[in-house]
Amino acid sequence: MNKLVDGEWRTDIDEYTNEDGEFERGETTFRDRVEDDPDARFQPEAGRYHLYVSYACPWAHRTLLIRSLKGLEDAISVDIVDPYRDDGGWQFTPEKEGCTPDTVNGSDYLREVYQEADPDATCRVTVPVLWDKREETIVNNESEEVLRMLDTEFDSVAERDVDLYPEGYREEVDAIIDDIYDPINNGVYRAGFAGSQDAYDEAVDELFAALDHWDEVLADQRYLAGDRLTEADICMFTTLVRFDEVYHTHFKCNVKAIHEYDNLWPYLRDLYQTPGVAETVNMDHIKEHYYTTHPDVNPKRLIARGPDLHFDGEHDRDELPGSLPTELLPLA
Ligand SMILES: N[C@@H](CCC(=O)N[C@@H](CS)C(=O)NCC(=O)O)C(=O)O
Repeated sequence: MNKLVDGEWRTDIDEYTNEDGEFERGETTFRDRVEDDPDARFQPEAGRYHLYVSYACPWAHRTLLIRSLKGLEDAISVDIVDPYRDDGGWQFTPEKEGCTPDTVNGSDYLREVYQEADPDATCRVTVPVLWDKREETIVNNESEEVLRMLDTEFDSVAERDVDLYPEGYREEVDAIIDDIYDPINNGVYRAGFAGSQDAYDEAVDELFAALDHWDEVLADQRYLAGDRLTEADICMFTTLVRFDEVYHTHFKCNVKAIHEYDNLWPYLRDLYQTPGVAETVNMDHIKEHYYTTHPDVNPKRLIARGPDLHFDGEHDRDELPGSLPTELLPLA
């Protein structure tokens, strides 16, 4: 494992887990906010902000999704790191398919971007990163907060009038995002990186109890918060879309596959087929990243072949109460 310590890149940090073998995710460090307010330090403006992401990462994927759904592609630029992460951390390898150079700071490794923002930083170097080209600093690197900012603060520069945090649903959306984080979004990591049987068992039990619960909820409603597509669905989607190809095998989350669930599987296909979503999913990057980047989990770095999923297969979810924001409905 590696991280920045007082601005220096260290590769001798080896704990993923605590003394009980439980995976512990560190706190995120850059927590400023873009606000649609004339007095705010960071205001929404087209061309001012930049995202650094990995297609592989479910947290970064949230920010790519909201950028795509709201039509923020022209307003917020993006660079894509190499899915393979070695001791140098996330790297820019523009020669590789689907990857870009660092078009803003010209760096070879993402850690240089963090060092530019804070020469004394002590933190993990993670994606996503929301970068401010004007102040040349990181605004925020916590996906849930970047997702919220892009959703609620950038309407003045967004091409589509899409609101995934609608009035009347907000409490529910916040509660669901919170509810699914520990057992599902982070739960797959808790299972995969567990350092003891007990820690693994607990993570897997909680994960599948939560999946079973949401499968039931989705029998009668199209989306997690009811009849509206919301940020909660974005947060669920980025875990579900990786599940059968990666978490099921690589992280040993194999009690059941998503494609065996009566409602989660059609729900996943429904979300995948929402205009703007499929183009944010790069399964080659996803598979390469996980299977090759965690030698503790998969020492030979072989990439598992299956399963052959059809995210574009038919589903009947549009018969349930609820529909997409009108701006996202395919033209008849
Ligand atoms: N809480 C953060 C987590 C981000 C995160 O852990 N990203 C992973 C990729 S999936 C990462 O960059 N890991 C690199 C590391 O931990 O060194 C968020 O939601 O944005």
